[in-house]
Amino acid sequence: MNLNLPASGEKWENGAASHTYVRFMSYADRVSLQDVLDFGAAEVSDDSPFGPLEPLRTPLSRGAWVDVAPGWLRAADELFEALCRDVPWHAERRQMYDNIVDVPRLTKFYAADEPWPHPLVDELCRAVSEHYLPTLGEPLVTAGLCLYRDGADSVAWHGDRIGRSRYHDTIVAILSLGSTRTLALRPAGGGASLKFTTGHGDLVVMGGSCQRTWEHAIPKTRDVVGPRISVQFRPAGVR
Ligand SMILES: O=C(O)CCC(=O)C(=O)O
Ligand SMILES: [Fe+2]
Repeated sequence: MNLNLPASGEKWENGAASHTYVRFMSYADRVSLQDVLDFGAAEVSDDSPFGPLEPLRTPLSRGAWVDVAPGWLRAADELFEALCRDVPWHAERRQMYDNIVDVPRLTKFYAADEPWPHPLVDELCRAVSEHYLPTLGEPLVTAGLCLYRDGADSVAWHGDRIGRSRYHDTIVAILSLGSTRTLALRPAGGGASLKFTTGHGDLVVMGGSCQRTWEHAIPKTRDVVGPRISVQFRPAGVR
């Protein structure tokens, strides 16, 4: 598979990307809370692109938890290839002390009211929403995508605390595609870190107070790793 991805130090050009995503309706046009409620586990058959969602929970301190469903997405190859190709990935720069530096990963955020890049992303969001609806009481409606081009790409310690997650429990579900990377978690304010493996097709869900009371990161690695895409599903007003 030739993905033609530049390494993290190279300039990223996406001008030639085919913008096939515009032909899909927006997630908000197609999904309502009722759709999520109607989307039963019975719809998962042997030839479904994803398996039944039966995550294993790791309780953390202070009301936080992490669920892991390894290999949940069966159609991971197909989705990884399509997202590498079709997403108009953005390289960002930000101020760091006196310098402007490259953000070491590429991103693209999809709001609920815009077309998403692949119909399977909509379907996966609906399935995860349905599973967590009894806990969360609202659907997951946005898709944040990140592309880590190689081991030099990363995201530093943080909580997803922009919006309601600053004060309230919430859920952030992360689907991983491509190379395996580590998702590290540590208590906010210090403490030993835990490491979760995020492999091709795995779903990792951070819940409860996790965004407020814990921090997470994708550390850089010296291992030779290829690209990884993460797709993060969040409720409205959480970033
Ligand atoms: O890529 C990941 O798995 C984590 C991304 C993340 O934490 C974020 O973008 O807020
Ligand atoms: Fe995050």
